[in-house]
Amino acid sequence: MTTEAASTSSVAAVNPPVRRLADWPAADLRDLATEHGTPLYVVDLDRVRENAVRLRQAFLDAEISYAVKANAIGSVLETIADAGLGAECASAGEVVRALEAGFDRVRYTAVNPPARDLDRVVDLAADHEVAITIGASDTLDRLAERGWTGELFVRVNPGVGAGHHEKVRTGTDPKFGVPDERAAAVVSEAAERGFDVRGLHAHAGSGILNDDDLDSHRALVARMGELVSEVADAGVVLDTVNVGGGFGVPYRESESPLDLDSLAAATHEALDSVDGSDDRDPALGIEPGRYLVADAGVLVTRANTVKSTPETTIVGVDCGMTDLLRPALYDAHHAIRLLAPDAAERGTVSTTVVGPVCESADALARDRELPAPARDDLLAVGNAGAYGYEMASTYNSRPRPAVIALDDGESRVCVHRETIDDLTRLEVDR
Ligand SMILES: Cc1ncc(COP(=O)(O)O)c(C=O)c1O
Ligand SMILES: N[C@@H](CCCC[NH3+])C(=O)O
Repeated sequence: MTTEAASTSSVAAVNPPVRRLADWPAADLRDLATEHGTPLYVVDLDRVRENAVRLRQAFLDAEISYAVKANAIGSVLETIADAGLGAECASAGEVVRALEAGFDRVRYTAVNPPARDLDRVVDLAADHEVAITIGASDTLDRLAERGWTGELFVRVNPGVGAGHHEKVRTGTDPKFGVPDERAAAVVSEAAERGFDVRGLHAHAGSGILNDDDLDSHRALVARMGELVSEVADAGVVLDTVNVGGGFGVPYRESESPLDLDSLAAATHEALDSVDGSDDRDPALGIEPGRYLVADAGVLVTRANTVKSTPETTIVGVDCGMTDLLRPALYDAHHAIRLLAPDAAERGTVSTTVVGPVCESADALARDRELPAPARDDLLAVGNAGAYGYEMASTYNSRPRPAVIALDDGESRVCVHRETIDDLTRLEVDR
């Protein structure tokens, strides 16, 4: 083995491209559940760091912004800010949280931005490095009315979608971005009105993993390259093309992790294939969310009800769609593991894992082969670090779970468990 091969393989061993649910130490999760109760989110900040390093190594010269919407917990944001990444934010709230966590470069992607959000972001942009991405020329007017003509990106609707579910394929949804054929005109208009136009932006969707989605990603990047040339023909030189996020992670055992190096090479190739001249050679920007945090998180839950039916064994657990919405909203698959010490000795049964919420959609998994569960068993749900706690709600007056951070071998509470009193805190006394 050459020295280079040896060092590459040792990096892979230290920082594997995927962390499966089976790789989490069951005894540690059981201890945390005993100490802090369930349902319980656990987020491993060391794994977040590994994901950031792997991404940075593959996209060496790209501007990488973490999509805060995937997980906006302060400890997670601080970890990613410390890793040197920027932040991509979808609201004023995310911008505030990102700046508080120490990000020194923030991109605000304004999707039909409420006036309150624009006011707050424009205010913050006076003292911080905040660029604003617009998806409609109305937003230009509204920024100009607020006296802001700073760093601007124009989001294009590329007409190319990708992702794990139709509800996350934003690239073909006209809600997002300026129509492709209007993009060059909007860029020119913004430049004429004195905005500091920095680049173009597009996002195909979330959960890019299979070959079709990778093809769509390449098509989107190539289209962005063409647009850079069209804009340059109109006299506006752009310094960055942000091709969005969406890098997927394997949720099923059968799925393989993304080959980041090939993805980076294909992205650069698609961007460079259009025109290599210097004024048309913008830097690459990416804004992944899920990739950084998904496999850094698990959700631990306890079974309270086990009921045999002719079709399946129903296992009622103490977390539901209020804690992890993805299965109900997207029919998303999340690995589930029985954490009982004797799990390997139990025979398997077809199991449907359901929560306490009064909705039929409240199932974490249907007809899944699992070691026969018993009341009081603990179960772990995998890849819960992205769009898990972040999409949690208090529907059915269910307080949100606590979150434990694992950091350099230590564990600490990073979000307290919500209480029933918290749920009525904002109500006015009658
Ligand atoms: C504009 C934009 N950027 C980045 C992301 C992050 O996506 P992901 O978490 O799939 O990387 C999203 C979500 O789909 C998005 O809408
Ligand atoms: N919330 C989605 C992804 C983000 C969509 C944002 N555009 C999911 O859980 O898969």
